Amino acid sequence: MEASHLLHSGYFNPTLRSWHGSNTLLNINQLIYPVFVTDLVPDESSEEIPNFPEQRRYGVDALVDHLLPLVNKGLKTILVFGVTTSSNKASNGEYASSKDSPVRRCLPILRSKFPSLTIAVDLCLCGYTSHGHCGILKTDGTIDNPASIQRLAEVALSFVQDGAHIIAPSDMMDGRIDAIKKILILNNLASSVAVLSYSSKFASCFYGPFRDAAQSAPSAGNRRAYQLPAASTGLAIRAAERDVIEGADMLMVKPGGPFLDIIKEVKQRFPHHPLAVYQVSGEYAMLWHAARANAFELRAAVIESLIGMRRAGADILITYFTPQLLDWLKEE
Ligand SMILES: NCC[C@H](CC(=O)O)[C@@H](CN)CCC(=O)O
Ligand SMILES: [Zn+2]
Repeated sequence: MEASHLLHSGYFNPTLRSWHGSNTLLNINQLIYPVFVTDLVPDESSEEIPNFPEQRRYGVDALVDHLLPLVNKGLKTILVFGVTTSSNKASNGEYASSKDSPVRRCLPILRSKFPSLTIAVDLCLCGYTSHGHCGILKTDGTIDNPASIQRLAEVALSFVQDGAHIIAPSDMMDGRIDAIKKILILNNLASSVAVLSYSSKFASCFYGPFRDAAQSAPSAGNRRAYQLPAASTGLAIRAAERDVIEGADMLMVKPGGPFLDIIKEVKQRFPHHPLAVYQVSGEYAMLWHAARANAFELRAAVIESLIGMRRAGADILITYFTPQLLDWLKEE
């Protein structure tokens, strides 16, 4: 046999094997843990979410209790989603910036309780609009883009004033990064808060459990006019480029597993921007239920899935498995 046919010599023991994947290592500092804060339950309570196994909606105080042991285990970053009662929802999503909203109430408390925790806040209107779309609508039911990005910028400012370290706009409106950066500059806050844009976010079937959690499914129509077509690489790249030009500090591809090629392409084109990848609720539920059905061992499947995203180019991993990974990665 020729030496050129010999590969086993390069990976016959664990140390040699570890040298073949150093750029895909997982560590807890890369993890962002999505959490739901709500006024649907009393502050000290929490509730299960149908179709979203082991995930809960937390009252403000219950969220603090839930996070404390995780922060003690090394949790570094959370991504906060607000869930409010339908009576607070209106066509322009006014309640999103209300000081009584669960997100605005929890931010100063989280900052005070967990000084080491980096707090990202999802920015969108769908959790606060009566129609459930991510932006404000014109009378004909289409997106009013200028009104939407102005509203989003105002909401972003309120979150920053309450203590958010990172604003993560998931709305997919055109020009919202520029609008957010401009209002932060105007208020002399731009240098102390990052904008993590959901830049390449696709219209995906994998958001179902989240929409149950956030009670944010559109009451009519769908989000295909502003979330990217799953088949389009070009729009994914152009959306990332648009957000880089507008000043995004970090980029994102979402969902993760079904879009590894997009992750690779975005990272290759924009190597100097940290790239987050969101392992979304449907990916989470798929792995969870398959493991429950004994298709595979959950820990192995989750780690292999996330290593795939890292191999494709992810620097940051947004995953609902974060609490388990805080233990699993210690044992690796
Ligand atoms: N702002 C839209 C929410 C959005 C997807 C959707 O419901 O269209 C995601 C949250 N940023 C869903 C995330 C998930 O499914 O885990
Ligand atoms: Zn939305």
